[in-house]
Amino acid sequence: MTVYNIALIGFGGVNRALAELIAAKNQLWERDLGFRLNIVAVSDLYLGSVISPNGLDARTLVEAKFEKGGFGQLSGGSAEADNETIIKTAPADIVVEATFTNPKDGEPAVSHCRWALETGKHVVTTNKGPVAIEAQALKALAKANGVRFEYEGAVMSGTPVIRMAEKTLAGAELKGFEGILNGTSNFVLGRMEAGLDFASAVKEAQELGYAEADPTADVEGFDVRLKVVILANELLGASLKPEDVSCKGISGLSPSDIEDAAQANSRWKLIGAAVRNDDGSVTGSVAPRRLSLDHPLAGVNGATNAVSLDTELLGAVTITGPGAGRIETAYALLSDIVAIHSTGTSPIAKEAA
Ligand SMILES: NC(=O)C1=CN([C@@H]2O[C@H](COP(=O)(O)OP(=O)(O)OC[C@H]3O[C@@H](n4cnc5c(N)ncnc54)[C@H](O)[C@@H]3O)[C@@H](O)[C@H]2O)C=CC1
Ligand SMILES: N[C@@H](CC=O)C(=O)O
Repeated sequence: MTVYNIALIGFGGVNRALAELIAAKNQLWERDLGFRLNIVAVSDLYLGSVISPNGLDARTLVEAKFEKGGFGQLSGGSAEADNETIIKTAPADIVVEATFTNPKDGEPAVSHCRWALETGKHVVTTNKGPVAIEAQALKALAKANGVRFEYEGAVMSGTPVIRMAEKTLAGAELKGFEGILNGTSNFVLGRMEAGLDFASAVKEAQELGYAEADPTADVEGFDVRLKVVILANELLGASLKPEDVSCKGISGLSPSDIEDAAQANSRWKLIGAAVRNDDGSVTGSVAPRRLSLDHPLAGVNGATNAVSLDTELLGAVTITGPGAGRIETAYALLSDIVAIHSTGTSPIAKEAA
C-alpha cells in the first residue's frame, strides 16, 4: 500500500474539502485506488503554517475552529504562513497548491509550484494562474526533476475536460472549442432569470463556494479568459497569453436584457471560445452571447459548465459537469493524484507496512 505525504498550500474551500475527503475516504481509496493520503504540512495566509512529519489528523484539521494565526498553537506550527520553508522542507511527496488565483502574473502560486518541483515534489493544483501563465516552464521543470505538474481542476473543476480531451480524443483533430467555463457567472445569470438582483446572486455564489476571492474575476470574464488560455495552449497547441484573448463579462447585462432574452426564447450565457485559423494561429475570446433555447449550451444551468470541442473526425463532442464547488474541485486534485499514482513516478512515496 502506497502512502503519499501531501503538503496543502492554502487551506480555504478546496483544500479543506480535500482534507474532508481524506478523513472520510482514505480507507476506501486504500482499497480501490491503492494509496492513501497523509497530510504532513499545511500553510495558509490567514491561519499560519504547520509541519508534522508523522501526519496531521485530517478530521481534526477540518473540525477545529482555528482563529487567525491558529496553526501557531499546534506542535510544529507557526502563526505565519512560511510557504517557502514548508514547500521546500516538509517531507511531502506532493504539494497541493490551492491559494488565490492571481490572473495578472500567477504569483505567488507560480513560485510555490517552482519551489516544489525544484525540490523533487509533484504539484497538483486548481490554481489557474500558474497554469495559464507559466505552464510550459513548470512542465519543463517537472520533467527535469522527474516529477509531475497536474492541474485538471483548473478548468471545469472536477469534470475531466483536460485529461479526457488529451487522452481519449487524441487523433480526433481538435479545431476549436466553445463553452460555459465559469460556474459563478452561469449561476448568477440563472438567478437573475429567476428575478434576483445581480449583487444578491453574486453573494449566493460566494456562499456556495463557487466564486473567486475577488468575484470581479468571475463576472468580468477574467477567470474564463485564463481557462480559454489553458485549453487553447493545452489542446490546440497555442501559445496564448491572457492579454491575447478578448474579454467581456456579464456585469453589463441588465435585468431588462435578461427579460428581453426570455421573451425571445433565448438566454444569456458567458461563452469562452478559441478557434484555429487557416494560417494555424489560434484566436480566443470571452463574451456574453444570447443563445436560442435550442442551442446545446442554453440548457446548461447553475454552476454546471459545458464545453463543446469541435473535432475534424467526430464533429462536436460536448463535455458537461460541475464547473465549481469545493468538493467537486477537491475531486480534481484526487484525480491528479490518481494520474500520478498510475504512472508510478513518485520519487519518495512510502510503502506502508
Ligand atoms: N472553489 C472552486 O469552485 C474552484 C476554485 N478553483 C481555484 O482553486 C483555488 C482555491 O480555491 P478556494 O479554496 O475556493 O479559494 P478560497 O479563497 O476559499 O481559499 C484560498 C485559501 O488560500 C489562502 N491563501 C491565499 N494566498 C495565500 C498564500 N500566499 N499563502 C498561503 N495561503 C494563501 C487563503 O487564506 C485561503 O484560505 C483558487 O485558485 C481558485 O481559483 C478552481 C476551480 C474551482
Ligand atoms: N470561480 C470559478 C471557480 C472555478 O474555477 C467559477 O465560478 O467557475
